[in-house]
Amino acid sequence: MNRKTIVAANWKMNGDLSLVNAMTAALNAINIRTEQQVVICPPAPYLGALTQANQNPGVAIGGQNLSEHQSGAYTGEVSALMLKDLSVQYVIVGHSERRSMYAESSELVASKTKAALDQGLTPIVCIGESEQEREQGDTEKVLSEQLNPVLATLNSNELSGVVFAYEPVWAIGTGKTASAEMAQQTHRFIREHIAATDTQAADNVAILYGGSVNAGNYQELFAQPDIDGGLIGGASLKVEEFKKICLAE
Ligand SMILES: O=C[C@H](O)COP(=O)(O)O
Repeated sequence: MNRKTIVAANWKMNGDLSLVNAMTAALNAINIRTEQQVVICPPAPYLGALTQANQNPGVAIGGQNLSEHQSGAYTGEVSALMLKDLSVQYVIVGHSERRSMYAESSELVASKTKAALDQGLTPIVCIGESEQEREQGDTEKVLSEQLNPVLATLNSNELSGVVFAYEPVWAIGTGKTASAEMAQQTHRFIREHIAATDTQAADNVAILYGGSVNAGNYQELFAQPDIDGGLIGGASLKVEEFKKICLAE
């Protein structure tokens, strides 16, 4: 199976219109290799401006979150239908910041994943253990518990269309990256866990690594057989650095 390398930018609650303009100006001017897909996930208010300014066919736009509901009295929420309406193609689901700060359970993450797929969006489903969980030897148990509701909710076809992002919480925004070997080992475990439910889907799904990825370490990480790209926070706000990663320079 030849999986594409996905370079996904998660701006989190950062950036402004001038970053939208600077990033699109830089990315519109480059060729993204066909085996690579770039995704930019800005804060929701900038999705429209970004989809309009983006002219690079190798660059897709993604949301950072969505509601599990389609429409209605859910103040502050954004639905898959609305993202679709703005030509958004991807959406991050269950980022660890949402799990920890907004109490999103793995069951809710599964519902949101299904809501995204139902509208033809590609969900980027985030999973990852805390430092304490890793130290206690609970990494695989935690990852399985986070994956299981998603695996139980989707059919094989739907599951094949999911992108997973493994983000060890202790590596997010800390400058502490998992070693390429440790990340590969965990990605292998994730793929095997998915394979226990669906071998075909396990082969198809992209599994991204996230946590302090930057222009200096991405090549070694992305070269691992089960790492299919990255979900990048801090380094995705720096135009020149992010461009380097997109160009695989
Ligand atoms: O979604 C992105 C991750 O949380 C990684 O963030 P970071 O690259 O700033 O560590």
